[in-house]
Amino acid sequence: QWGYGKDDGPSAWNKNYPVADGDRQSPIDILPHQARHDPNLSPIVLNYDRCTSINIANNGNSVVVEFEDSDDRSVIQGGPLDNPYRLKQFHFHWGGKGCHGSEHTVEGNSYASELHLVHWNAVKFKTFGEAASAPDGLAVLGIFLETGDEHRWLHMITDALYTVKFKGSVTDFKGFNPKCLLPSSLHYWTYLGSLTTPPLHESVIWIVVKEPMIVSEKQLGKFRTLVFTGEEEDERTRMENNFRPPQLLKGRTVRSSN
Ligand SMILES: O=C(Nc1cc(S(=O)(=O)[N+](=O)[O-])cc([N+](=O)[O-])c1O)Nc1c(F)c(F)c(F)c(F)c1F
Ligand SMILES: [Zn+2]
Repeated sequence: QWGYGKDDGPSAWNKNYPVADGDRQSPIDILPHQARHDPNLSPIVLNYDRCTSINIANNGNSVVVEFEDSDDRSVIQGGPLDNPYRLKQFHFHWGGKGCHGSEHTVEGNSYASELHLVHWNAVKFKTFGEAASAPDGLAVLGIFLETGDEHRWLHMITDALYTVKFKGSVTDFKGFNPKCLLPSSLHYWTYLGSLTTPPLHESVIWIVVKEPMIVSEKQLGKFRTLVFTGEEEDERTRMENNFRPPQLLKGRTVRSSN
């Protein structure tokens, strides 16, 4: 199986997932001055008010919060999207102590971490799996995390992390609305890309928010108390640096909302 280590990490993924060398891979390095400002790009609209979080889990790659997605109760729409896309889950990517762990970078600069809210096009596709392998099947909202003051709501996630320390652990996590994590401005860059973990499907319309959310070093440190390994395994590999480095743009255009 794949991972983030020396032998099973991003540089080895193309062995089992040849699309890793494809023409619309993610993440990318974003160059704001080369992004095309598109006045036709409308604002992103998030209708998460009736969202239903189900659980929080350690899937061996990240910590994931899953949502009930059997109807359109929590959707993202507007911006580059032709349809509403249903929220399925969110997860994070982060670095090690003192080194950064975002996936997208901006002019070569990486942030401490990156939050991904994964949505799927339930208008065109019957299941998430079907959407996840279609060119316009997924929409992932990416939010950078920068260290500074404590984030007033992130403790709701970090306080639960001890319950999902090991790969394969899942605990109830109801009533959490991720809207509380978003920065004040939702100005964004958008481009066509892929999942950033295997199977690396080229099915993602990326919407990367320009303004980072600010979290404390202490809050971020709690993510590093998770481990990649299962409770029964003897070695405990700290879960950190679970990010893929930027991939070639291969002629793609990045558009910018105002
Ligand atoms: O559901 C998925 N979620 C997901 C995406 C990313 S992502 O970084 O690639 N992303 O898109 O944000 C990272 C993590 N994570 O836990 O780190 C995830 O759990 N991935 C996924 C999958 F696992 C499959 F087996 C599959 F067939 C498929 F179509 C998928 F789309
Ligand atoms: Zn991700």
